[in-house]
Amino acid sequence: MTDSIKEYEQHHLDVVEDEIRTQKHKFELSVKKAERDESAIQDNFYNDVRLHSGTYSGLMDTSVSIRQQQQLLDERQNSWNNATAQVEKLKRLEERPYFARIDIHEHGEDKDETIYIGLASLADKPDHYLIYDWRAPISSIYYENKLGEVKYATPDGEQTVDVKLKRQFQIENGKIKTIFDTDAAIGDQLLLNNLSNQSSTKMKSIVTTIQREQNQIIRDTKSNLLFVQGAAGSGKTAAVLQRIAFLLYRYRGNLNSSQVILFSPNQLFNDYINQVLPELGEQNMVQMTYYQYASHRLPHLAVENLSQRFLEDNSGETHKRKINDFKSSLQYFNAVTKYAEHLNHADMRFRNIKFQGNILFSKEMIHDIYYGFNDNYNLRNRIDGTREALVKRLNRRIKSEMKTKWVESAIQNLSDEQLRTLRMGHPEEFADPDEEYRFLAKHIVIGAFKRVHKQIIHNRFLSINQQIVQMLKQMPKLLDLSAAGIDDAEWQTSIDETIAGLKNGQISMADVSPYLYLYDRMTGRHVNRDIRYFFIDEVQDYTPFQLAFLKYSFPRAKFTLLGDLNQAIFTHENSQSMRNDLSALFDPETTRVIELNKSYRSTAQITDFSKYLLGRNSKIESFARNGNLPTIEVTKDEQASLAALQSVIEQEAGETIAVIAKTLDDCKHLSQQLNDRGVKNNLLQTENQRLTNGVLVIPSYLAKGLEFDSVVMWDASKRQYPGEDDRQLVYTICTRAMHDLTVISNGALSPLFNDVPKDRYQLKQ
Ligand SMILES: Nc1ncnc2c1ncn2[C@@H]1O[C@H](COP(=O)(O)OP(=O)(O)OP(=O)(O)O)[C@@H](O)[C@H]1O
Repeated sequence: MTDSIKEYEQHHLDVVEDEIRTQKHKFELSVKKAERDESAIQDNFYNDVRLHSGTYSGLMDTSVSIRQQQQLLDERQNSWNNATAQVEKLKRLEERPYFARIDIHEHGEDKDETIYIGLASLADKPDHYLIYDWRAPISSIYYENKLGEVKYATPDGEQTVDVKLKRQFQIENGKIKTIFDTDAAIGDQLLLNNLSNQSSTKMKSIVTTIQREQNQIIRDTKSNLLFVQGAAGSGKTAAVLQRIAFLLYRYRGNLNSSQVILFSPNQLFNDYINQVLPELGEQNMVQMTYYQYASHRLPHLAVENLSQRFLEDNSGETHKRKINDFKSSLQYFNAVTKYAEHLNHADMRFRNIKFQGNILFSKEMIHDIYYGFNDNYNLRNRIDGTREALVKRLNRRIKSEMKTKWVESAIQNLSDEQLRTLRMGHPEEFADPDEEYRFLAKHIVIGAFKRVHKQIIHNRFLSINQQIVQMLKQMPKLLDLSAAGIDDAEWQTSIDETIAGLKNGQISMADVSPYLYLYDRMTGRHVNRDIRYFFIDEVQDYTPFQLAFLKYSFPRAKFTLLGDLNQAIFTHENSQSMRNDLSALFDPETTRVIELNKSYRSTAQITDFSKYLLGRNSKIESFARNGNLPTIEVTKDEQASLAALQSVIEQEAGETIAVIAKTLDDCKHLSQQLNDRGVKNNLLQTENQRLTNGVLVIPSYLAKGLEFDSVVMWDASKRQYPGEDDRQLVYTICTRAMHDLTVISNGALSPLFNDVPKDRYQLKQ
């Protein structure tokens, strides 16, 4: 880059920085003014109240003035909020006003136009932009990543411009460090620089180097379902977080962050990504895991957690896997729907409602009320009607209950204090002692009926546990179990297991979604119409049932699903069946599928090694960033494996090294062995812990979505990973590495590495 260009750009930067500082100063003054005004209003307000509250007309005046003051306060609050937001934005811009420049020529114009792109827009006069927000329509040109004719979408339709220059900047403390003029042929130096950095416990935004295909994901506004299939490390998560920032900008005023929800694989991952949106100047969306969603709704049941689910899936008990797969299918979802519809006519299970140990409303009576409504009632109307009828009956019971013995003795046992408090609810004198008695009795009965009232309101007269069991028993009539390879005895055993679990307050992952779905259908509740955008990361680990259930539960949301069907460590889904299921759930007309094949996370050597774990035909492309060849070290026993591991840890001191073992038990054992050898390490046992730098020992299913400078796959032996079922798991583990990958095997190596050509790794024996 010539010095004159650098000088020119530095001068331009200085001018922009000046403008930023001037505006920041102006808004800081506005913040102060709003604060001063607010405290003046507060002072006036108290004086007014004190001065005028002596007389009736004074009180009236005061109430009018309170309203006026409140209005003034609200206005101040708004201007304070606006000014503070502007100061925040300008502070961010001050650090790095922009990261790119493009020069374009629009048809029919005589001059080229120069556009600077940054994290937010900045204008020095109306319609004169010094910086364009990266999400503005015109900024899209930058991400198209080419010179010459480029099309971009605007609110008035597609525009074509001639791109003359694409320039990237690295700016630190108001000084331009580097300038890159890019065209497609040179490749992306800035991207290479960014990717060569060390890992961090927090993901960063990729706003300066978003790639063309990622830009399409980010800016899609048409699809009801956007399905992104992408190789490990292809930037699915990174792109989708940018997409959320884009949507919040594009629909500002109509969409806020609480209407956007992201379901992620585990809590550790939530923690890993929670800085990206704040870095982009937006608030975080709602984030949760499926497990949290289910557990939160079922506080009285222990839902199977990640570790238990992983162990069950890998237990080798094929009948369990068969049943779980069956319960996870779309046909099962449809069968539950059918069963729920059938409940509109018969078979709803009820529970007695009791009061003081006696039946107040019997299940037979509730049954008659429930099925006594018109045929055209749906499940929701029926339950609403039943609740209403029961509340009415409860109210009618108050009178007769007042005459009972227990009420009489309750009144006799009232303390003076209790009597005084109760009487305060009756400001006038009682006409006679009978009236007083009736008054007290009524209060006591209403108080005692409160619990019953609450039970009715919360549908406690339904019995979801019994209903689920009944549904399971009916299932052979609704679906052909033999088509799923399940015989009657196996099905019966699974029912017994579900019952035993429920009795112990436990429920498996395979049962929990049908449980919630049936309950929602029975009660017609829990559908959430507020959420407008629903994101699922690592969607390959969701079952078709879960997806159908989420779609039902969030009917107004547009869905963006991200996944890598090669990393399906829970569902072992194959790509075709997942796509078929999705097209059954979403209208193909409004579905868009985008594939990302280039992997950015890892060095070319690691990507070229890992892709062979998926067989020889995978489409995955590596990004040209060089590093060491991965190492495979086959040792004779555990002590030798530990020595090998220790030597990697010593060589790579200072980097974050994740030692990834298959199960939690393997990790516990390994961590202990390392401790015994005096090697400091952090064992991640649950998803609620925090990621740290240094040596981490982490079970495979918790490493999902994360990345580390260096990864050691612990014990990749044939014993641990004997066959096909583990292929996706092995691929997931190896693709967590950014710069270095070491595979250590205690004894013979897993056959899953057989397809990797010998020149793709270094073998140590
Ligand atoms: N356009 C980009 N510019 C800079 N870095 C990028 C870009 N795209 C991806 N990356 C980086 O590549 C790494 C992998 O990205 P990300 O975690 O989003 O991939 P993923 O597809 O979700 O991976 P996985 O499926 O393995 O979890 C991250 O460090 C991310 O910041």
